Amino acid sequence: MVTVHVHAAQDNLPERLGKYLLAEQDKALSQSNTFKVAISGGSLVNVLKKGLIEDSKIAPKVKWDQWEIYFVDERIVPLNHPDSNYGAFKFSVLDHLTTKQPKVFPLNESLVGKGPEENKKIAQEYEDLLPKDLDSLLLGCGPDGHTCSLFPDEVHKYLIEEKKQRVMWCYDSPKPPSDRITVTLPVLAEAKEIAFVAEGASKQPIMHEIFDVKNTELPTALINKLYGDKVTWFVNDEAFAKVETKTF
Ligand SMILES: O=C(O)[C@H](O)[C@@H](O)[C@H](O)[C@H](O)COP(=O)(O)O
Repeated sequence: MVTVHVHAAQDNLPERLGKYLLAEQDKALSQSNTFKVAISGGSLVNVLKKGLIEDSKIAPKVKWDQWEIYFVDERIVPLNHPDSNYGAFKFSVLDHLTTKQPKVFPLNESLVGKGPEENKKIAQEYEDLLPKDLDSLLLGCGPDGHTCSLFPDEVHKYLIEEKKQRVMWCYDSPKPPSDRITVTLPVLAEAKEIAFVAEGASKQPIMHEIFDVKNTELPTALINKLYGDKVTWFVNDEAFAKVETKTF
């Protein structure tokens, strides 16, 4: 059973996500010294900035020095490249932290731009450092129903069908840039909690496909079906305007 929080315009989706993350942080830190979270790129980093940096009630409660931050997917570009998810997160969140800093795990930049064998090595190295007990995954949802760099087209079926490798090279991505690494379903299966964030009118058609049609050709709908008991969606009413279903 998927949990969905629909936010009206005047609601504060970033605040709701921030409170959710504080609860996940406190749950993790009641059992260990670290809160291990893997994040997406895209608009998510702006929501994290609003919810964890700019929200004056939440910001002081974030124990950043006990966070370990990984990426569920990353573009195979230099870390200071405008397309880098690490770079976007650094600009939106890390650069605003003055005292406590989290441990952040970018890809191995020294192998970027060296060709297919090195791209596979980047993926393998990331798989080797990625914990098998992530506390939380924070995922986006593309207008085509992709998440991470798991795309719904025939060409990229090799990624969603992978059962062993936990991080793979995604080539010819339909969403530029072309070369990325991405976690696969085994990582979603291992994770304790999964949260999606989707906002805006551009997501209306795909929200209908995911929640009404339940089209499991879409990686996002498939994740709802496979792992729904640990999936929470944070959406705004603009994105959810075409969804008729009331139970998920
Ligand atoms: O590296 C990436 O491109 C992202 O990880 C990607 O999976 C993103 O989460 C979705 O494309 C949604 O992006 P928006 O929220 O910006 O629409």
